[in-house]
Amino acid sequence: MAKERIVVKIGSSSLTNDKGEIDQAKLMDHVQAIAALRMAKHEVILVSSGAVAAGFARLGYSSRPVTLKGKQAAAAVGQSLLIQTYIEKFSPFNITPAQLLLTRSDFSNQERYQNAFATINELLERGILPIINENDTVSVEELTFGDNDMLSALVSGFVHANQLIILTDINGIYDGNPKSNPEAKKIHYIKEITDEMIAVTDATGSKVGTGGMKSKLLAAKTAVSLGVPVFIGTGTGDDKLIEVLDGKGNGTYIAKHNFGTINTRKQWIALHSESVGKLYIDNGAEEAILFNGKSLLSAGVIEVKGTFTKGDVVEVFGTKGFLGKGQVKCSSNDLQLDIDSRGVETLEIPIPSTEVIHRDAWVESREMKEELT
Ligand SMILES: Nc1ncnc2c1ncn2[C@@H]1O[C@H](COP(=O)(O)OP(=O)(O)O)[C@@H](O)[C@H]1O
Ligand SMILES: N[C@@H](CCC(=O)OP(=O)(O)O)C(=O)O
Repeated sequence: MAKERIVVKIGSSSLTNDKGEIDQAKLMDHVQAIAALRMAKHEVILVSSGAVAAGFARLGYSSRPVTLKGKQAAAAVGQSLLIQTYIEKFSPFNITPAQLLLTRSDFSNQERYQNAFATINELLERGILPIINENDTVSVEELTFGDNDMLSALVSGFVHANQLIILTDINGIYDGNPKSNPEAKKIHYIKEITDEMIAVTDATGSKVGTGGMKSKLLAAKTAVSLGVPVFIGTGTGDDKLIEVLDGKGNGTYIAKHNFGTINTRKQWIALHSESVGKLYIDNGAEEAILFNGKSLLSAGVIEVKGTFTKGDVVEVFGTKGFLGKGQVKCSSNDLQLDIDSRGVETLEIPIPSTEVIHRDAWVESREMKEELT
């Protein structure tokens, strides 16, 4: 099999027990399976949950804390215990782990985003195993990734992974929560995750997990839209991850979209950047950027809202509404001057139409394009 880049996400319930401790046997099983993937020459990035679940007992709690400070303190204790255990258990396989703790703001800042990308690539090139978790101790609740399922989806898009494997305590997605509905049936393959599917899926997880199957489906939707196929399930033994790649995994396979891969800059614009302004454009410009593969020129901009400078991201609206997002090459002031100069006959040399958003910095809304087609 050719060398592939695999992101493996392991949930809290698959690493810890209900008492707030690391389950050494469960963790060892994953370590052996990851080592087998590496032996088969695959590149692996591990997104590991479990910091809160591994730390609360040592912190003196009898169950998973519910307060923010309790969870953050438990994560501070548990994260170091987790990494210490990974270092010990990977050592006989000559695998060196590297810890990366990320926050949502590391992704929304373009420079930090690019730095994280470069660091992960450097680690992979040097044969290190990146182990990623959210930096729970400093994350503000409103500004988190939501959960590690979403973090693993964003990471898998970001590193252009060939496969995202989400390991959990259940062997796939069922058409109901099997813990409350014994009649629920397993779904082996999903061609497309629909909104209805997400709406009926339960957000109840295990005692230590976050988000249940709903957060996994939402994450899978993001990953497949970025061109990464997803597996959600379980397994035991050294070969469980190799079996997933061979199509024999114990879980649910979700097909990727066939829109091709989206480069890192466009992923940043689409998923992580904050829009600081709005541009309203005319019919001709709409046609040019949606259907003729052109960049957006100032001549097509009718109205500017908000204050922005070169490099900021803005939302673009056309005749029927939201068309997409792009990174601008000029400030809102310059663009407004350009609009105001139109039709002013006293200007001897008219201001030439300038490029406002280059094609390479433009991400269109697929829904709107389909509607207008
Ligand atoms: N439709 C469903 N199919 C499978 N599991 C489901 C479903 N709905 C809810 N669940 C629950 O989701 C749990 C896994 O979620 P969670 O505990 O958050 O996992 P993790 O800690 O691995 O991220 C399962 O134990 C199961 O009880
Ligand atoms: N960052 C948190 C995990 C959050 C999370 O999404 O947990 P899980 O649902 O078990 O993957 C921690 O390490 O405790």
